[in-house]
Parts: sequence; C-alpha cells; structure tokens
Amino acid sequence: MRADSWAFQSDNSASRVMERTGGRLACSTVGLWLGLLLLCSWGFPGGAEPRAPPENIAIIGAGIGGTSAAYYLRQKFGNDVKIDVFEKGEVGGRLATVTMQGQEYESGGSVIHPLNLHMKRFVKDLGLSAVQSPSGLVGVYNGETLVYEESSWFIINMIKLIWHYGFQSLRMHMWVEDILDKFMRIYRYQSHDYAFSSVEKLLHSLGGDDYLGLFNRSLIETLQKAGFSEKFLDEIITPVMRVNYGQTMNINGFVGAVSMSCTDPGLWAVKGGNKLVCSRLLQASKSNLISGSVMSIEEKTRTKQTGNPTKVYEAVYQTGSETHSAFYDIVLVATPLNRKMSNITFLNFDPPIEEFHQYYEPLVTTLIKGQLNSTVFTSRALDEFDLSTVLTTDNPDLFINSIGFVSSVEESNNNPQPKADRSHVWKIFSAEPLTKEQILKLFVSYDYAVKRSWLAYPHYMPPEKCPSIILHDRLYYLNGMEVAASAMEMSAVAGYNAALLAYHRWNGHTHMIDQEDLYEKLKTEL
Ligand SMILES: Cc1cc2nc3c(=O)[nH]c(=O)nc-3n(C[C@H](O)[C@H](O)[C@H](O)COP(=O)(O)OP(=O)(O)OC[C@H]3O[C@@H](n4cnc5c(N)ncnc54)[C@H](O)[C@@H]3O)c2cc1C
Ligand SMILES: CC(C)=CCC/C(C)=C/CC/C(C)=C/CSC[C@H](N)C(=O)O
Repeated sequence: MRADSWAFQSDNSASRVMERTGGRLACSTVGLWLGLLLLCSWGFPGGAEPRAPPENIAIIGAGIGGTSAAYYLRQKFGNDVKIDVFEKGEVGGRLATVTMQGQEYESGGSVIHPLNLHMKRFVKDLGLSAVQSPSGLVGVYNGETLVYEESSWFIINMIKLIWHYGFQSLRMHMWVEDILDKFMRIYRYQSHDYAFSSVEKLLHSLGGDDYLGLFNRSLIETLQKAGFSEKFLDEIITPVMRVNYGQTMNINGFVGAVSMSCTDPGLWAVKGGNKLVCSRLLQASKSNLISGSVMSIEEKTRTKQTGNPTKVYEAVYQTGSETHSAFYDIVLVATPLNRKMSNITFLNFDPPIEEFHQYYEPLVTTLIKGQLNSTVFTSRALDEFDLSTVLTTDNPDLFINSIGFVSSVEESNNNPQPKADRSHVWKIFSAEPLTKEQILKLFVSYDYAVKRSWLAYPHYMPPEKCPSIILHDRLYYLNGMEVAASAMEMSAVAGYNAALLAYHRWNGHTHMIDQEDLYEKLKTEL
C-alpha cells in the first residue's frame, strides 16, 4: 500500500490498513513519524489539499444493502458527514419476520451461508449472535411420489445418491465449491479498499472470462454442457432452484451456484431475526433514519457557506401526507429501481437516467401452525414421516414450490424431527397465495396461518446486462448486483462496494477503482 493511498483515509480505515500491514510499518511509531515527515516534505500528490468530506449523504432504502452502505460510508468519510437513510416501510426490507402466538419467524431472507463473511462480521461487531438453521431430512416430490428421500444415515445417503445419480452429486458439490472459492476473493479486494464501477467488472475480477460467462449463460446450458444428466437436473437441481429463487434452471449459472450453496452444511441465522443486523448497522453508523418515501431526485446548483456554487442532489420525499425536500452531495439508491418497488423519478438528467424495468418474481411465504397431511407426499403416516422439508420438481400441477418446518428466530434447531401433532410451524413458498382448500389439502388441521407476499427476486433471464452502479456523477445504485444473484451477502458486498466507490470518486482515487488482475496483485499482500 503506497503512503499516498492511505494518507487521506478516515482514522478508522487508516488504522485498519495499518493493522493489515502488520509489523512492517504500522506497529512502529517511528514508521508513522517517518511517514508523516515524508508527506510533509513531498506535499500531497498533485500539491492539492485532501478534499473535505461531503456534508450530506442520502441513502434510499434501509434493507441490508442500504444499512451496510451507511456503515461503510461512516468508516470511510468519518464523523463529520451527515448520513440520512430513507425508508418507506420497515427497517430490514426483505429481511422481515411475522409473529405467530408471540413467536417471530423469518418471512423473508432467512438463511446465511457459513462463508458469508460480511454477515458474519456484522453479527460479531454489532453484538448479535447466530443460531443454527434447521437442517433436517429433505425429500423431493414430483406431484405423484417422492422421487428422492434423504436418510438420517450418512452412509445410506451416499449409497442412495450414487445409486440414483452416480457421482453427479459429488461433481456438483465440487463445481459449487470452486465458484464459492473464487467468490471469496471479493473479501480480500474490499479489505484492501478496491472498488468496482460495474457488477460485470466485479465478477470478472473474481475469476476472469469464465466467471463472467457463468452470469451470461443459463444454469441449464452450463450444466448440460458439463454432462449432468436430465434426471439429476430435474430431480435435484430444479427443486433447489424452486425453493430458493422460485424459478427454473433458466436462471444464470452464478445465481444457480449461489442457490446450490444453500445445500451446504452450517447455514445459520441471526438470533432474534436477521433484520436486527440492519437496525444495528444504522445505529453503529450514526445515521438519521427518515421514515418516508423518496419520490424524486434532481441535480441542482447551490451556493454553500464557502460561497462556491456546488452541484448537489435534491431529494423530494413524502412522510405521511407531507412533502419535504433535502439536498445531498452524494446519493445511494439501495432498493430495486422499478415502479412497483421504489417508484423514484430522476428529473432532468442529461442524458436521462434510464428506467430499469427489472421484473421481480412474485412469491408468497405462508407460515402455518398445524398437523401436516403427510399422505399428500407418501403413503406413510406422519409418525413415520421423517422429512422436515419437501421440495418439488417443475410440475405445473403443483401449487407449492416447497414446504419445510421452521424454528422461531430465538430457537436453534440442529436436528428437527416432525411430530405427529399440531405443534410445528411450516413454511411454504408458492407463486400465488394459497387458497383455504389448498391449505386443507396439505394439513389435516391447523391453528394459524400467516402469509406475506413479496416481489422477491429478479426474474433471471440470461444473457442480461447489470444496471450501472454509477447512475450519475455522485449518484450510485446498489441493487444492480441482484441481477447477478440476490442474497443478503450480495447486498452487503454491493453496499461496501458503493461506499468505497463513492469515497474514491469523491477523492479522485482512480487507481482504487476497476484495477485489473487484482487477484495476482494482492496474492503477496497480507
Ligand atoms: C421470501 C424471501 C426469502 C429469501 N431468502 C433468503 C435467504 O434465505 N438468504 C439470503 O441470503 N437471501 C434471501 N433472500 C434475499 C434477500 O432477502 C435480499 O437479497 C436482500 O434482503 C435484499 O436487500 P436490499 O437491502 O438490497 O433490498 P431490500 O431489502 O428490498 O431493501 C430496500 C428497502 O428500500 C425501501 N424503499 C423502496 N423504495 C423506497 C423509496 N422510494 N423511499 C424510501 N425507501 C424505499 C424498501 O421499503 C426496502 O425496505 C430472500 C428474499 C425473499 C423475499
Ligand atoms: C452469496 C453467496 C456466496 C452465498 C449465499 C448463499 C445463500 C444463503 C443464498 C440464499 C438463497 C436464497 C434467496 C434462498 C431463499 S429460500 C431460503 C430457505 N430455503 C428458506 O426456507 O427460507
């Protein structure tokens, strides 16, 4: 790390960089003084004073993307900048819970992968704790019968898998592992403060043309080319895509791999609810939460106290029946840009900021406390039915994508066993709301049913282009990342990236943006 590249950073990140450089320079006070002396004698690069931080930053959306961006923006720009976070609904966005008989259950984003390091770090740094996600036995139903059923004996499972599908399950696991390994490179890039101006450049930096190719091609095309059989794709891969993204194997290969990684062991969630991460990030970033809906953004010229005319963005927003406006140096949009989800108008930009018509898949989460009618899936009675999740194949006659039993956000449940009574809460994913008749088909009887409808994930249709991260000079968009894959960790990566990008562009650190061959360059860095 060159002296000039960290000299301008806020106290926080400078000390982090120094921590990383370990014994070489940072530990020694002598080194620090030497560094300062050198800076004084060389002056700042270009002879210019470091630029003062922005006065005001707006973030639209208090989901995990917006709140993680607030957290990292505070780290980068320091304490003098005012950060306003606008939220028209609940803090957490698609991380949300529903309450049943006094217990809360995740109704949106629920599971976190053990290698999702940003989420892991948030939980640790924000004083939260993790609970293990239920990991019981899974079966696959094709509308007539269970075509695959896991066994509680590891060895039997292996034999079953090999008997049905040869070594394809193992090959699939290796394929996903390789993609995840490369994905982990982003943490190294971000810890060294590197940013990307487009999602495509970010993906390319992780594994070159092949990695970007995953995003540009459908999962089915990639897996067929790799020689996976129709039977394996229909009975194992499709059901996993249906439970996770409510879609078929026509999604892109990258999101397909992200989805497959949910079959890894060790999935977890935040005790008390995943949305707690968002409220804690807001608190830790000392942001002001404004409960209101942003309606428009327009660039304006204002004369600040310094007397200089400055370009700022005016955000017009509504709180209740009142309309207000405020001015910002930097704006981050942390919500999908489309009429149904955010309805933000960009006024008088030249060239105009394109409207994204990204279609988000409707999905319904229904939570039901009741006694499952196991005979829908098998001739066995519930007391002999040991599956905790039933996935489904792509059969148009089926009205659910999946059904599985869940624990409340307070419980850790490593080895759940369905009981032949009404005490379990089951989570069902379906494309449309379930009718009473459909619920009564699935349950012998039930006490409670609560549903939550979502526009859940982008409808994936490769090849497609990710929307720009830079919408205008100091106006950034985070949710283009979801076009690669939608997951909490992806939004956290997007939040960090947008914060770094905004910081570097504000300070003219062009060498920290879109660096090629980063993996090679950072190989020897600690
Ligand atoms: C049912 C379901 C299950 C899921 N399961 C998982 C899972 O198990 N694991 C996982 O990793 N991911 C999961 N996901 C995906 C994950 O939840 C999302 O990718 C992630 O939460 C998106 O976060 P975000 O901050 O980018 O967007 P959001 O959470 O959508 O946040 C955007 C926020 O902006 C607000 N907003 C919109 N417009 C405006 C406006 N004009 N003014 C002010 N505020 C505005 C919205 O109200 C919202 O709160 C799931 C999603 C769903 C729906
Ligand atoms: C970003 C990386 C590398 C990994 C993230 C893996 C992950 C946790 C993806 C989430 C996929 C997703 C949208 C799942 C939705 S359903 C989840 C669960 N089956 C449930 O029952 O709620």
